[in-house]
Parts: sequence; structure tokens; C-alpha cells
Amino acid sequence: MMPSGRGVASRSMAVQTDASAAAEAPTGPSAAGGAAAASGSSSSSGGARAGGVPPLRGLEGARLASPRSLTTALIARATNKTLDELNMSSKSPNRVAYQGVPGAYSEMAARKACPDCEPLPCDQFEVAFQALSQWMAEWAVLPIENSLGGSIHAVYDLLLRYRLHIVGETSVSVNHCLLALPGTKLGEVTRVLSHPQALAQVDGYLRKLKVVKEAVDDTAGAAQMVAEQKLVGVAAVASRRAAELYGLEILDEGIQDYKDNVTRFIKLSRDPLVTTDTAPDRPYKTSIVFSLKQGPGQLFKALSVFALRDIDMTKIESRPMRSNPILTVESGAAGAGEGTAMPAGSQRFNYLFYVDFVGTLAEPRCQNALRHLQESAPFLRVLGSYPMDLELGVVDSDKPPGFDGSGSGQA
Ligand SMILES: O=C(O)C(=O)C[C@]1(C(=O)O)C=C[C@@H](O)C=C1
Repeated sequence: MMPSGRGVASRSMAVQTDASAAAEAPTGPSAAGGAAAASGSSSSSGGARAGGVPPLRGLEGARLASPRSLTTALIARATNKTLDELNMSSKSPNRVAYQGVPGAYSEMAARKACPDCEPLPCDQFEVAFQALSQWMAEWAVLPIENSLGGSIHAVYDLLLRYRLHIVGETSVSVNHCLLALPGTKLGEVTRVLSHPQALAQVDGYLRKLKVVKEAVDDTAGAAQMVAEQKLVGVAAVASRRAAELYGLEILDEGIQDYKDNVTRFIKLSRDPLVTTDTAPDRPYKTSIVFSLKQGPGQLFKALSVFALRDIDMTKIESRPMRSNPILTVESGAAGAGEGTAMPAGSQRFNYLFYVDFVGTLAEPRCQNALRHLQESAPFLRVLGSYPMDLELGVVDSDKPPGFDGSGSGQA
């Protein structure tokens, strides 16, 4: 039940069913600075509904008890009909796609990043990418890393496959609760459902409880399942808001193994955010992905382009290059040094490197660094340049913006 990915980029409202038309990754020439062309997109007005998406109006007009998420199958139908099935306004231009159902941490991040938007629940990460690519949403907000669990690899892989742009980042402080049907005692719980990241974040706690863990698509979805199916002896790891939305009792709170549990989310748009300001009043971050030439020292050379210019690198992540996962070592690629080297013709894995650094594409030193990087990177793509979130986790998941009228975080 883990999210997976495949995708399409389209500029029309026309429905695309063939997800294999994905903007595939690093086969073409370098694309440094590719994000610098179009103008940034923004606008915000109306459309938000308190408490999330209302229940689905079924095909016969019946109202179901709980909201339904956008799925690949729904996307493949006519767009307006799809929105109608989700009981969402087809007139609202400001939808923000997120993975999960109302009460998910991703919904809180979406509300924080796009305060005036209507959250569009999607059942998989990839569906959120598709909703944005196909103009069913104006933004998508997706988790990219967690302070305890690390990177969310599926989102990194999807970033490469879709031609979307990172235009913001935001973070949510994740405070997990153990939720069950009202009247349940902690000792009666034998099975616990949640998102794999959430289960990992409360691993120590659940070990002590000696329960069976079961992964589902999102935390709030787990709560919804326990409530709707009236699962006795089963608990969900989810937010306090999920308990309120689905009528569950909070058996325990703050159960994550480490108190500081923050998830960083990225905000995606079809258009890049362009700044010509070489010294913006708020620091910017730029995210890139690149491959390397063969041979020793290539990663060192690549990263030195930032160090040489005093550019602060905030993150590096390597992922298998799925389109070309195995490299055959070329003759001459082993370097001139003495010692053990891989002989020509032997094979090794091939990687892509995702790097975040502080700076904008308008800054000459960043432009020079990327130009320099192209010398060792046969493939280079800018994923986005965007204002940095400087207050990690300042929005508590117990008090998400848009519910208490106070928060209006920005991304
Ligand atoms: O399941 C949710 O509530 C989500 O929003 C997903 C997600 C994740 O993918 O990491 C987000 C924040 C928490 O770290 C746990 C789960």
C-alpha cells in the first residue's frame, strides 16, 4: 500500500490516461538553469472549505459517510465529472493537492503552504503530481523528509519523472497520537495501523506495547478505517485532528520516539518561481538533481563547485538512476592513481544526486557554480529555487492553520 509513481505533464484540461507518457529523466542533455525561463505563478482567493473536503456525492446522488480521495482511475475520467464525484467545486481555481485524507499531516502542510486554497485529497503521491500536471490543482504539497525517518524517496523519484517545479517549502511538527474506538483500553490494542513513516517514528513505543504493525497509505486514512470499520482492538497512529474528524478516542499522545519530530514538505507548481533579486530579503534555497561522469573523485569535484564559492549546501541525497541503473566501467575511468581499481567492463550501480543549497538562480555565484557543475555532470536539472522555511516545525500539527483562525504559514 506504499505510494508509488508514474506520471504525465500536460498543459490542458484534457484527460490523459497514459501515465507512461512521463517526462522521463536523465537521458537528454544537461538542463541547468532550465527553471529560469517562465514567470512565477501565484494567486490566491477563496475556495477554502473549513474542515476539508465534504463527503463524496455518489453516482446515484447518495452521500457517503467519509470523504473520498482522488485516484488515478478518477483522474482518467472527464475532469469536471471527477471533481463532481469528489463534491469539489469545478470553479475553484485554487486547489492544493496532497496525499492522504483530511486529518493527514500532509493536509495540514497543504493548508499552511496555501492558506486560501481548497485541499484536494489524493490517494497516492503520484496522483497529486498528476492532479497538478493536469490542471486539476494549482499546487501540490508533498512530504520530502522527516527529522526521524529521513528522506521520502518516492517523492524524490517522482520529482524527476514529472516536469513540475518546487516553489516553496514548509514544515509541520508531527505529534502522533494513538487512536481507537471510544471505550478501548490501551491494553486491549493488538494491532496498529498507520503510514510507514509514522510507524517508524513511533517504533520504540509500539515495541513496548507488543502489537502487530500494519502499513496503510496515510495516518488519517488509518484513523478513518478504524472508525468506519469499527475495528475492535485496533488503533491508528495519527493526529489529534484525525481523532476529532473520525470520532476516535485518544489513548495516548506525543508517542513519537523523539519529541522533535518535524516533516518538511515541498510546494510544487507547474511554473517555476523566478526571482531576479540577487539579494532577496529572505534566504532562498535551490534544489537540483544531477548525474556524474565515471571515475574517482567525481562527487568531490561536483560538490567543490559549491564549497569554492562559499555556497551553503543544506542537503544531499542519492537515488538509483532507474532509467539506467547499471553502469559498465569504461576504460580510462578508473583514474591514473595506483592501487586497486575497477577494471574496464566491470559493472556498478548508477546514481542521481539531489542537492539543496542556499542561494537563488539570480545570483552570479550560483549560476557560476551550476555552470562549473556541468563539467562533471552529464545530466543536470534545476528542480526549483524558492524561499527557505526558516522555522522548522513552528506549526504544530495539533493546531493547524485554517482551523483555529490564527495560522497563516507561508511557503
Ligand atoms: O500520513 C500522513 O498523515 C502524511 O501526511 C504522510 C507523512 C509522510 O509521508 O511522512 C507525513 C508526515 C508524517 O511524517 C507521517 C506521514
